[in-house]
Amino acid sequence: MRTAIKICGISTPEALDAAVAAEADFAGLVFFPPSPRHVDTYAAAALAARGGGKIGRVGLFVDADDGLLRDAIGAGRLDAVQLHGEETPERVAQVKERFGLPVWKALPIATETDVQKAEAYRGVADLLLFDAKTPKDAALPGGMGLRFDWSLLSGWRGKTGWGLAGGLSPANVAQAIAETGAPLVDTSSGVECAPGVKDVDKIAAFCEAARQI
Ligand SMILES: O=C(O)c1ccccc1NCC(=O)[C@H](O)[C@H](O)COP(=O)(O)O
Repeated sequence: MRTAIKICGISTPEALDAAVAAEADFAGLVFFPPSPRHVDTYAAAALAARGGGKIGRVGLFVDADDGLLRDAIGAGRLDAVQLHGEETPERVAQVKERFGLPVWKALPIATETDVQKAEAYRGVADLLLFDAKTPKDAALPGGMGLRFDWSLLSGWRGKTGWGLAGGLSPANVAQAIAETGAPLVDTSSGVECAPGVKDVDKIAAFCEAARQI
């Protein structure tokens, strides 16, 4: 089974071109100003025009209101919305209904209890993205290069509609897929040379490694 790949935090034409050339399935556009990968609607529109139908575009939001969602979805011509804040299952359903796009829900994982919380979103979110939980005082709720114990996801092997994120890199993504059977893998800082600065060679290496399996 081919593992889908999302390269998150794409903010430049060069990074987008590298993700397309490496045959990544999704480019993540971060609409969250505190992030070093933040894009505004103008940048998103330019990236959408460049990427066209060559790569899926996932807009990433943290507890966003409908106005931001509307503007970003339109400008970025988004194919999916990733909610990476404290959005409830009801908010996920509301976003799906109001905007008519697939909604991915990121779930912060550190313990088995965190994994069990995914049940509330099953059948509501189109994809559950299991990501490393960041410390309460962390600058960002994601994109911090932190990983979690992948064995916590042992009950998800063989299931669909989920993805693995958190600290994935060209060096460990093949092992992550082998250990978890993740249908999708997602990376941001693991393919950067500095916070928010994508490394085109690391993007290529990540996608090659993820396709080894
Ligand atoms: O990437 C960000 O800057 C970001 C900011 C705020 C919330 C989420 C963010 N990223 C979400 C992602 O989907 C990342 O790819 C995921 O957290 C994994 O990041 P990393 O551990 O750096 O690979």
